[in-house]
Parts: sequence; C-alpha cells; structure tokens
Amino acid sequence: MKNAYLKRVLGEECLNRVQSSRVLMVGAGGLGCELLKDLVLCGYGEIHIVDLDTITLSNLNRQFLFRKTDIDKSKSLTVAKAVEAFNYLGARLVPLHGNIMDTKQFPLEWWQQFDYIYNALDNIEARSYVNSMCLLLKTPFMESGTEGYNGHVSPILPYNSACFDCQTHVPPKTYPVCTIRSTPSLPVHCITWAKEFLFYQLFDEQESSSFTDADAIAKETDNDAEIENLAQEANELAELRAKIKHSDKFFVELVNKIYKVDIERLLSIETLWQTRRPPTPLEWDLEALQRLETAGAFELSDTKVWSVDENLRALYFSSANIQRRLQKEEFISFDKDDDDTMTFVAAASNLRSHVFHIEAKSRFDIKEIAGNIIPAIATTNAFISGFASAIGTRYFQNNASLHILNTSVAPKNAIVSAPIPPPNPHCSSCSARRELLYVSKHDFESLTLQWLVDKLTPLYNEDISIQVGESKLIYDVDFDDYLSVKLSQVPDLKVILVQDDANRLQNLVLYLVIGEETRFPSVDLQAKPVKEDSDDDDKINGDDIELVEGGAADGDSSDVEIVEPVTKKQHIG
Ligand SMILES: Nc1ncnc2c1ncn2[C@@H]1O[C@H](COP(=O)(O)OP(=O)(O)OP(=O)(O)O)[C@@H](O)[C@H]1O
Ligand SMILES: [Zn+2]
Repeated sequence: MKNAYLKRVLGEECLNRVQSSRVLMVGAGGLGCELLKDLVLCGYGEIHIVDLDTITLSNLNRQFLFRKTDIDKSKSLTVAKAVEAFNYLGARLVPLHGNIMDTKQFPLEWWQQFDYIYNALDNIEARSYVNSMCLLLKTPFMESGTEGYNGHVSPILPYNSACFDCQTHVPPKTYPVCTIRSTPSLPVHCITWAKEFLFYQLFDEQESSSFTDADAIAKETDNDAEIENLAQEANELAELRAKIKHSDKFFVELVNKIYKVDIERLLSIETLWQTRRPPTPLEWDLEALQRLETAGAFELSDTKVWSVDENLRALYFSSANIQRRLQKEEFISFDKDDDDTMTFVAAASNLRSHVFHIEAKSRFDIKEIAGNIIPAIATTNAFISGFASAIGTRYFQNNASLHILNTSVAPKNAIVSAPIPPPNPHCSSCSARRELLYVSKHDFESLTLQWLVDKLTPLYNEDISIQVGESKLIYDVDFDDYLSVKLSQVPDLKVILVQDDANRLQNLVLYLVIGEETRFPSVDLQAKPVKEDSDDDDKINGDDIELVEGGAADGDSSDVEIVEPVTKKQHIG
C-alpha cells in the first residue's frame, strides 16, 4: 500500500481529508520546489500552483525540480511536470502561470475553491495580498519563508490567530538622499546610487525615484547650493535619457557628466567637504574611449575586483547593449539576473567608488548587495518546507494544535516553537470587517457612487471616507467629485475601504462582485480598541516559547542559543 506510512502518521480520517482536499501553493521558487515535493508526498488530492516567473540559470543551484533545459520556461508548469515522476499518490496538479494579485486571472470565485493555501513567496506585497484574500474567505493558510540560515513557519487561522499583517514588517534599509547623491562613504551608497538613481533615471519605466524627490531632499538639507545641484544633475540626466536611442555619443557624454562635470560641481560646494575627503573627478580622454571601442568582446571575472579601466570597459559594453535593446524595448528595469543591467550597475558603482575613494567590489559582491540578496540556502528551504507541510497537514486533523516555528540551520542554533499567537487587535488587516458586496450588472451601470455613500454612511453614523486600489481616495466630505459618477465609471472600484472620520468603528473592506442581483451585506460594525501607549501586542510572548530541539553539534546543550524569531523583511525568500 503506497500510503501505509501516511495512514499511520496521520490517521485514516485525516489522510482521507487530505486526499480529498484542494490546496493552493503560491510561488514555485526555492521554497516552492521543496514544498510541492512535500505536498505531493503528503497525499494531497489536488494542488494548484501559481507562479509569475520563468526559470533562470541562477535558480538551478537550489530549485531542484528544474534543469538547464528548463531555462526560460514557466516555473509553475515545469514544477508540475517534474513532480509527476514521484506522484505515487496521484495528486491532481493544476499549474497556472500568472501574478497571484491579478484579479482577472484569479477572481474571487477562483479563490473560493481552496481548503488550504501554502505561501512560498518572496515578497511582502504578495504575501499580504494572499493574507487579505484568506481573511475575506476565512481560508486557513501557511505562511513561511527563509532568509539565509533562518526560516519561519506560521500557520494562520483567519480571526483566530495572528494574521500575516499582525506583525509590523521591517522595511528594507534606506539611505538619506544626500548621502547617496552627494556624499557617499561606503560601497553600498555607490551601489544604491547606480541602481536606484542612475539606472532608474536612464533606462527604467519612470525617471523619477525617491532619490529625485524634491520634498525628501528638502527635508534633509537646507544647503541651497546642494539642492540646486541635485536638481540640475537630475535634469541633465533626463536630457541624456531623451537622446539615448539615437545618440552615438551617449557613453562619452554620460561618463563625462557623472564622473567629471557632476563631481566638479559637487566640489564647488565647499561646505560639503569641510569634514570629508573631497572626491576626485575621473580623468579620462578620448583615446581611452577609442581603446574601448576597438577592444571588442571581453571576459571579466565575476569574483575579482575590476580595475578602473576594466570598469570603464564593462560600463561601455553594457550601456551599448542596453542602448541597442532600447531600440526595441520601451524601457529596461534592473534585474540582477539580466547581465547587461547587472554589469552596468556594477561598473557604474565601482567608478563612483573610485571617484569618492571608496573600496571597489567584485560584480559578485555587488550583485548580492544590489539584489538585496541574502544567499538562499537549499537546506533551510528543505527544513522549512518540511515543517510547513507537516504543520499545515495537522490542520486536517481534528483538534490539532498548531504552532509557529522559527528555526535556523546554522550550527548551535535551535528550533523554537510557540503556540500560534492571537490576532493583534490593532492590526489593520484582521481588525477590519470584510464583506462581499454583490451588485447586479444593471445596477453597476446605472447606480452612482452616491448610492454607495448613502448605504455606507448610516453604518457609521459619521462622516466617512472611501478609498479604492492602493489608497486612492474616491470620497470624503471634502471630496465629492465622483458622487454623481456611475459605479462602472469610478476608477478601480474593486476592493473598497471604508473608514469613519472619527476613527471610532472598525474599517469595512468591501469586495465588489458583479453578478445577477444587488445584495448589500448586513454589517454590524464593532468599536475600535483604544490604543495603549506601550503596545506589545505585535510581539510574540517570550513566555510561550518552548525549546523543541537544540542544534549544538557537540551535544552540549549549554551551547544552544535560542534564535530570535525572524522579523519579516522585504526580501524574505
Ligand atoms: N505576485 C506573485 N505571484 C506569483 N508568484 C510570485 C509572486 N511574487 C513572487 N512570486 C514567486 O515566488 C517565488 C519565490 O521564490 P524564491 O524566493 O526562490 O525567488 P526566486 O526569484 O526563484 O529566487 P531569487 O530571488 O533568489 O533569484 C518566485 O518564483 C516568484 O516568481
Ligand atoms: Zn492581523
């Protein structure tokens, strides 16, 4: 019997439930490959797999279901095929290539079919989106992630346990604009400049970034000369961008501007250099360019630190490639796995480092910093997906208690488990009331926003505001422009967030479903809890943490360190 062991481990009843379940796995990367293998071997009946990406060479070292011949193929379609080789228990696999946040491809009805959802994602936005759909549909799910040696597994039972948004997410480290644009002192400052300012301004979809934001700059410095200089620098780059497609002088003008003219202008702002070592403009001449042009194709080591000349050559060839590609592509975004964009950023940042007397870095090191990469470790992915599937499958056992788990596979670290924490009363996601709002096709075309406001205001007995999409205000007492607009014409009317101006009652999130008839949900809104000054609700209570197993190599338990629960960072993979 193929499932004899499973039956013994899970019990017959639980196994039956698992076998007749339909689950979703979101993400088929490092964690997803491991997890899908586990889910198939756990006996799940039907597994839907969603991923938006295709396979790259750099995935192959740990995403063991992919082969070299799979490069450029869809991750979800490829994993589904790969696990068929050991799909002894006959799971039905349904791969879907797409962005989980795409409401057209994955509408509400689609989400309703799942008994359980496994996240194997690498970014907060998508995780938070899955969280909000699970809250709406009260679908239990498993949130997990790894970062280097560390990982976490958090089963989430909507409204009964903390949701993904109950904990604050640590945003990625940011640097002051002036440090990046005027006074860098570390390699990471130059890398950030090359990737987030220079590359963005020259090649990406939109020219403006946080590093060109006048308000942000004004908050940081009152040095008028510096403010004016930063504006002039950015304007000149925009001019260069405008002629990029037809200029054969692009490279010369670029290098001359960013490493000479801009630097000379910065030097003229003497106050900047009273306590700092001033930069030295890059001296290079046309002969150097001719040398570059005749040099032809060349190989540069990924792990060796390039000389100034090598950096110039790398910048020359990568920018020429990007210029060529821009004849066909409208814009190019930075991608650490796109050789042209990675080489451009590596060379541009190293040349800036040279000008500011900062240590240069290898392309390999720059890739790690620019891609916000903490090297992914296959063993951690295997550990975490094993725990995620084992703990997630316990959900199908009656009365199974669920634990969150934080672990590290590094020597002398421990696996720490704790009961799932309760919802954070101040969490804006799970403290909100979520409801479906059914509107008939006819009403959608004929009713106006006024109708919705009239329906919603009595629920609060207060002035309300209504937002849609990513915090786009469509109504409040001082903004009634859309009131007479038909619902079908209000932009982004899909997920509707309602709040009272007095902030007394819980927020209401309405998911609009266009159907046969109009049905307004009956809602009784609760008061918002009063926020206390010292708020520890979003921390896991240390008393609850139970040491499950020590990882000390020498067996001496006094050497075991308890690992702090991993805080969620932007790029937990
Ligand atoms: N919104 C989304 N919809 C569907 N899939 C997503 C979404 N966001 C991320 N993913 C997928 O989640 C997976 C996360 O896997 P992983 O952390 O291993 O990332 P990766 O891109 O494969 O590797 P790396 O970032 O290290 O190169 C990726 O395959 C990615 O395409
Ligand atoms: Zn929450």
